[in-house]
Order: sequence, then C-alpha cells, then structure tokens
Amino acid sequence: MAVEPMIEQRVGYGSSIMMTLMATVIGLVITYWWQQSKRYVKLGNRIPGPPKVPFIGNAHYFIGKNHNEIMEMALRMSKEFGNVARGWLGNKLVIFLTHPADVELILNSQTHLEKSDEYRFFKPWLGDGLLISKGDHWRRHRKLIAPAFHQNVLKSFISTFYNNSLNVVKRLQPEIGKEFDVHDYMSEATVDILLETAMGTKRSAQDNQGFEYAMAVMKMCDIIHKRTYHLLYRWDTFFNLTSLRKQEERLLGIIHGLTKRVIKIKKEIYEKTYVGGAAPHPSLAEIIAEDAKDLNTKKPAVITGLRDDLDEIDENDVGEKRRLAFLDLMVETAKTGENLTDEEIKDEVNTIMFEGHDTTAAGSSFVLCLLGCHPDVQDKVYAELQSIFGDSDRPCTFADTLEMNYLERVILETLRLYPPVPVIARKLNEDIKLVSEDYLLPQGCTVVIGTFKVHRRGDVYPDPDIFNPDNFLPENTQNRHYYSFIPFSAGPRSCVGRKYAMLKLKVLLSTILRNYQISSDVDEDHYKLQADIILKRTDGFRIRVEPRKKAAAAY
Ligand code: HEM
Repeated sequence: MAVEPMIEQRVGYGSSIMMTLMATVIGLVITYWWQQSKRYVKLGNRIPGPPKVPFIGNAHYFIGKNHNEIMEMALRMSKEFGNVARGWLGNKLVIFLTHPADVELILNSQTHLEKSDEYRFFKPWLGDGLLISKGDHWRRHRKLIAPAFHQNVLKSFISTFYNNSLNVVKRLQPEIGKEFDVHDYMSEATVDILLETAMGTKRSAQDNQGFEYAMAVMKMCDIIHKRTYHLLYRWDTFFNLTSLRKQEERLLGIIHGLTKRVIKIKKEIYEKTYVGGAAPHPSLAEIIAEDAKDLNTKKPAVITGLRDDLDEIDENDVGEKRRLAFLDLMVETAKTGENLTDEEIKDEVNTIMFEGHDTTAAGSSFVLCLLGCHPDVQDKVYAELQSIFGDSDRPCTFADTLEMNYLERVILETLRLYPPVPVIARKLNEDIKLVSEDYLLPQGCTVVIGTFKVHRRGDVYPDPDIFNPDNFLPENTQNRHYYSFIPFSAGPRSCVGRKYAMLKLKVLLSTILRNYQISSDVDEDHYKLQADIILKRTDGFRIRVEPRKKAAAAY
C-alpha cells in the first residue's frame, strides 16, 4: 500500500523537473529570439565573422588560449575576413577594422572620442586619467596637459634622457658576448626616466621601488588582459570574488603608494619654496611664449607623416630655461588658478607613468632586435651617428637629435611593423556607414582598430612584411593615406606623449648604438608575438652586444 504514493511522488518530482527544464528552454529560446530580432544584433550579423554560439557568441574562441595563440588566431581571422570582421563577446558586438579610410572615420571624429567599455578595467588604476576619461573632463585635462609636452619642456629633459641612457650602456657591460633579453634593461631605463621627468624624483641605487613599480605595472596589464578576453572575468561580481581581485588590490597598493608619496613630497616642496603664492619663474606659459620671439627662424621638428593637435604649438626652439617635471607642472597649475584636485593629479600621473613606460620599453627593444637582424641598416645608422658625433663621446644634444634622420626612419619603420599599441578600441556613439564596404555599424558597438594589420597592408606598403626604413623617405610618405600609419593613434585623441617618446627613443638608441654593435641569433620570422595591451615578444627580446672599438672610454 505504501509503494503507490512513493511512485506517485517520484512521478510528481519527475514531471516538475521536466516542466522546469521545458520552461527554462522555452525562456532561453524566447530570449535568444528576442535578442536576435534587435536592430543592433541584425546589423552586426550582416558583417562577416566566425560562427557564433547562442548567448556566448565567440567568447569560447579564447578559452584555454595563451597570448601567442590569441595573436595568431586574430591574424588568421583578419586574413580571412579582410577589411571588416565582427565578433560577439556574449551579446556585445565587436567590429574589427583595418582599412585606413574606415580608421579615419573613427579616429578623426569628434563624435567617437569615447573609449570602449573594456577600458573600464583600467579605472581602479588610472581613475579619470587622460587615457580613459571622457567628455568635458577629458577635453579640459587634454588642454591642460598638452602644453606640458611642449618642445621647450621636452628639450629640458635631454640631459636626463642622456644620463639614463649612459647608465644603460654601463649596465649592459656584463652582458657583452652573451645572448640576453634587452627588454628588462629598456624597461628599467624608461621607468627611471619617467620617475625623473614625470614625477621629478630619482631612484637611488639602493632602493628598488622603480623595479617593483614596473613589475606591478606588468602584472596589472596581465589582469586587464584576462578581464578583456574572459567572459566571466568581465563580470564585476564574479571578478570581485576571485583571487585576481585581491592581487589587483595588492598591485594597486604598490603603484598608488609610489605616486601618492611623490605627490605629497612635491606639494610640500612647492609650499616651502613658494611661500606667499609667488609663482615660480619662468612659468610654463612663459617658457612656451618664448616661441613668439623666434618664429620662422628655427628649424621645425615635426616628424614627417605624423600630425596632431600638438604640432600647432611646438614648431620652434628656445634655449633650456627650467626643468619642469610633469608633476611639478600639475602642482603648479593647481596652485595658480586651475581647479585640479589631488585625486585628478594622481590619476594623470599614474596615466603618464603607465602610458610612457611599457610603450617605449617595447618600442626601443624592437628597434634593437631589428637592427640585430639587419646589420646593413645598423651600419647606416652608425654611419649617421659618426657623421654627427665623430669619435667624440660628448653628450647628445637636442640639435643632434634633429640630425638623426635615418635613425628616425628606423624607429618609424619599427613602429610600423611592431606597433607597441597593437589595437585601439572605441565605443561607437552613433551609427556609421563604412567607406571600404557596404556595412552600417550600429551605435553602442565596440570598434577595434587593428593597428598591426593596418600597418601591414599590401595595398599601402610594397612588401609590407619586410623591414625597410626607406618606407619613411619623404617621397614615399607624401602620397600615403594619413591613417595608414597610426602607432600613436591619430586625430584629437592621439598620443599626447609622442614627441616625448620620439625624442627619448632617439637619445636612448643613439647612445646605445654609439657604444655597442648589436647582433641577433633569431631572425624576424621566428619572433613569437603577443598582442594584449602592449605588443611584445614572448620568446624574449634576445640580442647580443659587442663594444664599438672607440667607445671603451665611455664605460
Ligand atoms: C613608442 C611610444 C608610445 C606609443 C607607441 C604610444 C601610443 C599611444 C596610442 C596608440 C595611444 C591611443 C590609445 C587609445 O586610444 O587607446 C596613446 C595615448 C596616450 N599616450 Fe602614448 N604612446 C607612446 C608613448 C607615450 C609616452 C612616452 C607618454 C607620456 C609620457 C604617453 C602618454 C599617452 C597618453 C596620456 C595618452 C592618452 C591621450 C588621450 O586619450 O588624450 N604615450 N599612446
């Protein structure tokens, strides 16, 4: 008698599970159908791309893949789909563009200035710094910060660039004759230079805060990379429960700890030195205003093929007046009228330290590796340096850097083949119709500009994968589409530090090359690349150095 109710009970459970399952399936089907019927999704689906799976889209493509595999997959797909491709990260539409005319539509626009949603992963680190801020806040800060990169300010950094470059030459001595990874040396040098030029502080030989900072920056980039590509980590609630979140907190403690300490010291110095509110002399405005006297008499230092809002203000040259670190300028600006809070200053300093560090470390490492692979090009660079410096071991000056035309072409060609920022992403603020193909991109989608692929287009560069600095001879650049070379991005939101970067690269590389001959055992075809936030070689930036005969005195 007791068996029947039990059977009835089981049947009851079974059918309610079935009902729940069916209701869930029906719910999912309706949700999926409803999603697919949206205009945003319909427009996205018209664009070619890999097959997608309901709800996760193409997110599964990233599962279990390492950095190299993600890069290889992206390049394969870009080859398969050409100018325009789409992917779905869950229900987020991501469009990849590689045609210069389409790139121009985005980068040259005042409408699509906002960074894509993925940049929010930088927020705990960079706050509302220039890289990720938007709207009026970004506009106001861009206006405040751009003058700090004026050529007259940059010129005052030359001796800092040179002395730190000479330190690298000394530090490389134990590596003579061995194969080693040059990136660590470049990274340390760029952090040291930034500590001096951005924060106005120096790392003492005993403390390793610069190194600790650089390591923390590298690990933070790794966390942001994971958050970009892994669906679950993109979800804040899930991420906050993981050990990565704890790691992020610890790393931010190191990064923000250093910036906060330095800002505090700077403010105290400012208060002590300028009691009574007297502004230091000459002020930034006065340094820049010096130009007016010299208009048309000095040689412009604008790099061919690059143009942005910085060019209008710095085509002239005055003598060194006063060395102002970026942070000094911010503190001064805050004291002399502009309303800048400590938090805003901290965000901008962190942004400059991040943007200015890894990019130039990767750029300079790639240049050295390529010169190791191309001895004929290296010989030409050396011949140019000989014509400027002869056998002298005198320090490099600003005027010398203006003579380094071939080295400049080598740097630009390296940035073409191995752009340190391999992708740029924007949020589309309104629909746009592409130029290269007949597609309408819907408002709200993420647009990813594949700099790496833009720079290797066969219809723009003859032999696009071959390292050839002559690609940047004036006669070869003048008819090229302006948006086919965008290592520093372009348009209103381009890199504010590009002149600083080019100057630093010239001083750093020329000093190393005056002292060492570079060789490489690995040819370019065997480079293993990873393109997350910054493009790097995962097999290490391996080179060998041998002293140039005449240079022994420099050590
Ligand atoms: C070879 C070196 C460098 C490269 C290739 C590079 C490249 C770039 C690119 C592509 C962007 C646009 C990023 C985006 O839209 O997502 C950018 C922005 C930026 N860069 Fe650089 N950069 C370099 C060096 C520097 C240096 C040395 C500094 C500062 C000292 C700097 C400061 C900035 C800042 C503040 C922004 C944000 C600008 C804005 O949104 O208004 N960069 N950089």
